[in-house]
Amino acid sequence: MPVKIHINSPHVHYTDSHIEAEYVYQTTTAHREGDHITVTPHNTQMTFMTESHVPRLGVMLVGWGGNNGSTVTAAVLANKLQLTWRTKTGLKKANYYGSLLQSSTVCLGSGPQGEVNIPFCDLLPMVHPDDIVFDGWDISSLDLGRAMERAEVLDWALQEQLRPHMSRMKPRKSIYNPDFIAANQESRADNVLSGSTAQQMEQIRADIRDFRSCSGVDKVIVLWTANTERFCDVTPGLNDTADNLLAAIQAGAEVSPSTLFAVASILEGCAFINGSPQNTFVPGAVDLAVQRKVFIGGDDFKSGQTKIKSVLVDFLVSAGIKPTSIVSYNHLGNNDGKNLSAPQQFRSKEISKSNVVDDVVQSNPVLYRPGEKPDHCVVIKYVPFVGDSKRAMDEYTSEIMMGGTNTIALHNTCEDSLLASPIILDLVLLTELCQRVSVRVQGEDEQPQSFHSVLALLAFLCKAPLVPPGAPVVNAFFRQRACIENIMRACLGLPPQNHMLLEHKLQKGLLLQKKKEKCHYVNGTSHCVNGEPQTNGHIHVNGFS
Ligand SMILES: NC(=O)c1ccc[n+]([C@@H]2O[C@H](COP(=O)([O-])OP(=O)(O)OC[C@H]3O[C@@H](n4cnc5c(N)ncnc54)[C@H](O)[C@@H]3O)[C@@H](O)[C@H]2O)c1
Ligand SMILES: O=P([O-])([O-])O[C@@H]1[C@@H](O)[C@H](O)[C@@H](O)[C@H](O)[C@@H]1O
Repeated sequence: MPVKIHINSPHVHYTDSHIEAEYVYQTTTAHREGDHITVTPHNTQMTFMTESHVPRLGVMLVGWGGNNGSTVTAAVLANKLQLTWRTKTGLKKANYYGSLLQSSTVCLGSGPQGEVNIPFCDLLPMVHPDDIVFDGWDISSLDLGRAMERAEVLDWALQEQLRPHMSRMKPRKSIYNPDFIAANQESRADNVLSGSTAQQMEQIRADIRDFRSCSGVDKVIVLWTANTERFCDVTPGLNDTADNLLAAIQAGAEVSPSTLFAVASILEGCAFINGSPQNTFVPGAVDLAVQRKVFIGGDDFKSGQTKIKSVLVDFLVSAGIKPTSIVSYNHLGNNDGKNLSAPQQFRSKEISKSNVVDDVVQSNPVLYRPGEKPDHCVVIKYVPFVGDSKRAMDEYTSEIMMGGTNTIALHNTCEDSLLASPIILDLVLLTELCQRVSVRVQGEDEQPQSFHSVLALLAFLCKAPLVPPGAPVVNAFFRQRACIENIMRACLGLPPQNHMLLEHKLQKGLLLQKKKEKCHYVNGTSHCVNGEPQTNGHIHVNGFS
């Protein structure tokens, strides 16, 4: 049951349609000249406006019949139906563990009962995953019941309960180009579109419109969880601008299926998220998204070995310890592993798994000379027997004080799809929330603006975060998480979580609550007069000086 939050601030107002929060964005700029650094604090007055109405959300998965696609669909259904099932270790209950929004918390502050922590998803009005309507495409014609069985991820006792529902779900025919995924995938391709590239892309657009009208959803988000493609060349005149990319598609030039899906989604006004490592977002696709003011995000779900790496290397370097060698090996036996056994597809994944330490390493010139990096090796092997249960083994070797060496060895076994499925949900739910947020910046063009089309906020969920041109790439796990938390707090006019706890660190203590006005609400508008808030259900904002 969602909690009801009561927040005291005269700077947040409820209209019939929005939460409007006045916010002071405090940051600094720093300028170095030799050994001299000038730091300038900046305070920017903003107003965050968040639509309160939560839409009915449709999610169309490319690769719907795959391990991730079938598993995330099954997981949502199992939660919606509140299913339980017996296993050899006892009764299991559907849940959303592994989801930042559903299963992790944020601290709203401390009070007489100590810290008050709430689920991330209760901070702002958000779509509940149980209510997502799924559809999608696959080059394999298997219905979702059979696909769930083929994936070998979920317990049989659960699959038996889900099969009557899942078997009614059938992936739409998809765009298949054998030149972009491993040749070993050809045997699956019995559900493919024909016609020219342009005709196939138009069919995808028609599918999106068909789903939107038949399902009655208010909005659609498209997410790629199909196989990893090889990287494609970025060619001036072909895919470097929106116009050139659209022309190339009409001319039948070679455009990857994932880029065709991205273009189709953007042209239909639907956000597109890339859960795989290939460079789907060629400059022309980014250009088109910006022109059409449509969100795009990715790349490559950050679900397991790389997620741990983005924590561990951040911990080591932040503690002044110097990682000098990182070896990440894993083997797995699912179809993703089979596709990645081909060199070009592996290369896409190797790149996304290798760049995740760059920001942390570059942030510490005490440990690393300019351009210096740890040795970093990524190995992925396909071993059919283990199926979706990926075995990851990592070794982190670091220099410590006085010529010492520290070696950390990790072994991590997990069903890869049960790590990726909650990531898929967080990606689409955060994207949907961002579609309802606009910001008015005081002193500039006061027209409300949305986030940039390249939704960098999703970085926490991706191995190779896509960012707007010129923006820094942040991979460090807790910085990425704090970014999401603090932007959601800003939507409520709350300051960033700073962990200073000065109220407990000063000699004479710190009385936080000097004076409290009481306010009440009539039709969602705050009037700062005496009286308790007279409304229900939402996050309340009350007068406080
Ligand atoms: N933990 C994880 O599982 C994880 C983490 C990060 C990234 N990924 C990426 O997610 C993707 C899916 O992983 P998976 O384990 O579900 O793989 P999978 O092979 O089980 O599923 C991929 C599905 O995509 C289908 N497909 C391939 N080309 C297609 C096309 N052009 N159109 C429509 N469908 C197509 C395949 O038939 C298959 O059903 C992979 O690219 C993988 O690298 C997975
Ligand atoms: O998220 P992570 O565990 O670092 O990376 C994983 C790889 O280790 C795995 O081999 C691959 O099949 C998955 O798609 C995923 O990319």
